[in-house]
Amino acid sequence: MAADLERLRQEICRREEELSELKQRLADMEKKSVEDASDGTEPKTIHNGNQKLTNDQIGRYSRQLILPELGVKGQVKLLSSKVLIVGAGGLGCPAAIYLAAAGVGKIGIVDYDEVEISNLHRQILHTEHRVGVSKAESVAISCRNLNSSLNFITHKVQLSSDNAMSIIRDYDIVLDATDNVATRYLLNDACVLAGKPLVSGSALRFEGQLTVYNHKGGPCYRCLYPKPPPPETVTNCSDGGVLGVVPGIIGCYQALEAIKIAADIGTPLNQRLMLFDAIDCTTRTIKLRGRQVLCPVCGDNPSMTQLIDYEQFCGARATDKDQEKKVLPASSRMTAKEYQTLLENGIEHVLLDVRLPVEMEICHLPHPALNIPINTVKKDPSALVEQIKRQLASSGIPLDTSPVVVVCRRGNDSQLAVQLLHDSNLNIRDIRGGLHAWARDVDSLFPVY
Ligand SMILES: Nc1ncnc2c1ncn2[C@@H]1O[C@H](COP(=O)(O)OP(=O)(O)OP(=O)(O)O)[C@@H](O)[C@H]1O
Ligand SMILES: [Zn+2]
Repeated sequence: MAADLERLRQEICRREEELSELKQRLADMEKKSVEDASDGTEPKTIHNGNQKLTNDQIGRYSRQLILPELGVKGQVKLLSSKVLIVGAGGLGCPAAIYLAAAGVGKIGIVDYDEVEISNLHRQILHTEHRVGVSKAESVAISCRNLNSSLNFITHKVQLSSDNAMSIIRDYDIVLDATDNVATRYLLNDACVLAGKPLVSGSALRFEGQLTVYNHKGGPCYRCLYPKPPPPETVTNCSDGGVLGVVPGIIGCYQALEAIKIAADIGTPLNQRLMLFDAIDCTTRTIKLRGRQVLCPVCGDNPSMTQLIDYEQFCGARATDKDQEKKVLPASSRMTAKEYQTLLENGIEHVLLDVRLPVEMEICHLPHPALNIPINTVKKDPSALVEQIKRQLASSGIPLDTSPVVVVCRRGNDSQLAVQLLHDSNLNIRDIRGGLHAWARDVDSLFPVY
């Protein structure tokens, strides 16, 4: 049954890709037939006396063509513009679809990752049967379904110092729709060196931000943030959570700014930062400080003339993929299977779950747990030690031999907790890989989030 489902899913995916390719071929042939026709003395398909836009284009873009600010002139600019979207996730999806709808002639999409089920609540161009498919490809397929007359280029790679300049070179405007600091610096420096405006967005929890760097004499990212933040202060969507509409809104704003720059209309958001707060529906725009003459990349005498190692510069990876930290020695850890054995043997112990209460409500191990979030543990580890000792004493459990088992979602915070509590004479260990390991190695029906 499961194999049948998987086969069917793959079949749908395959046919969808085929369909997308056919659509692209059809669009190319249509374009060619218009060009061939207009080669002759008598234009066969263009009767609008304008020749800058085809009848199809006039029909399709009619509602924006009649905007005096945009008009035929602006539409022609859009059709000949080339926009690169880096990141095909929560920001990149809405940005891509509106750029395609508006008729940006060439749209590049960079993403090395594949669609996961947990992406679908906000990365709205991906679909259930495209789980496991390249995100860049998935965005291109969805955009092509909306507007097959455009040129979509997929770059299924991680943008890095080695490939950034050669990818960016072919575009006029770049959108930062990524989620990590190393890529932000990389994109900034690459855009300054290549002389391209960078439309930067971010979204986390209920808040979003938007600005345009390196445009019309405004500052670059480094002018404002010369030093990267300490890695431990940076939170991503997978740890902090995000309401899907928030990146949806910011991604739309990114498309809007790119369209304004491409069509040369309105006032771009350079040297200004827009802050959006969904909880009370407020938007504030604040003035940013200007370009810094001493900026190492965009200043008057830049010391940086080529890209550097951004992971080293930021002390953090250029992806937000789970990376198992190895903080504790093996003797301070147990596997999920070992914890299962401990449960089956009825061994008395204290289970400490260091996730947030809201996460406890999603799922928890089949044993009563003391729920103290890691940030509370960090604040006062000794108070927690006392609490655990009281709990052991009240249950008549011997303090030094009975295990205290710490668990979290992926086995990183649990190690931190064991480290913080390790001076306490408690027999304390964490579960390696946390609840993800429990779901993988012990209980395949246990939910993963
Ligand atoms: N250097 C990079 N090169 C290419 N793509 C990148 C780079 N850095 C980040 N990305 C992509 O940017 C996208 C950011 O989107 P978003 O944060 O919404 O998604 P996510 O990382 O899949 O989400 P989650 O944090 O829930 O797992 C991701 O698809 C990620 O693969
Ligand atoms: Zn600068």
